[in-house]
Amino acid sequence: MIQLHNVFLAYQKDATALNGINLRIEKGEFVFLTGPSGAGKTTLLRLLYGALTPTRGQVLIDGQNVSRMTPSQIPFLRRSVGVVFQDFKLLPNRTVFENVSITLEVLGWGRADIGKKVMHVLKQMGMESKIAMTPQRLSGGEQQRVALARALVNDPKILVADEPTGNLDDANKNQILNIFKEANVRGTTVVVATHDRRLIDNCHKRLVTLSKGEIVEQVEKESTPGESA
Ligand SMILES: Nc1ncnc2c1ncn2[C@@H]1O[C@H](COP(=O)(O)OP(=O)(O)OP(=O)(O)O)[C@@H](O)[C@H]1O
Repeated sequence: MIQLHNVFLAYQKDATALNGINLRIEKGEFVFLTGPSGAGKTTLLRLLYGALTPTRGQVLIDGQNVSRMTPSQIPFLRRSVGVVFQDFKLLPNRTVFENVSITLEVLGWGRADIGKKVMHVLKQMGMESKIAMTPQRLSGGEQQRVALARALVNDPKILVADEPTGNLDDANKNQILNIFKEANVRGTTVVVATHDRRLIDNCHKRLVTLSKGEIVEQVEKESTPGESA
């Protein structure tokens, strides 16, 4: 579970990016964060994977206060949170396989287990025929699927995505969205920051709107016929 209690974040004095955020995201939820440019979406996401600590207030991940984590505890947090960015952040000189396997190498997995797990996840993403390619030979949608494979390969408890469909066409957007939904059905808590109204409207998930560092609106998940999660 993710809890933010009265969280303030100032990058500089007199430049407050988050202004008293209270938010609770249950285990297994799927939440969209939206709001105008500069509203604080990226800042809020960065708090969830320990890239920032709040200036004031508390961020708790499974009851653990992120601000009180020692430097040696932060890697444990990062293990349980997979992160996806709009610009993919893939390693340009590594193959698709290597870009994904790196997550498990860092965690100390053995070679055989890495091979099996990476292939399994790349197959799920429909990328098994491209394992030996480097990212520049892939389309934007394919690069994003590799970035998602990298984020999901160790079955993180939480998946955080910042404008993950920003540069993609509709077909690729749907593919990425389905991968999020499948991860969510498998139990991963998903938090996606996006401006993409179509993505939000097609999904019927909980929607949190930020403006000027504050939560200004929350719409609970709508249930749709035939949808179980
Ligand atoms: N590294 C930084 N140093 C100083 N100010 C920053 C920094 N990063 C963000 N800000 C400021 O914090 C505020 C919130 O930025 P943030 O990137 O979280 O917004 P956002 O909602 O993600 O915007 P966008 O939709 O454009 O990505 C903005 O006013 C921004 O200028």
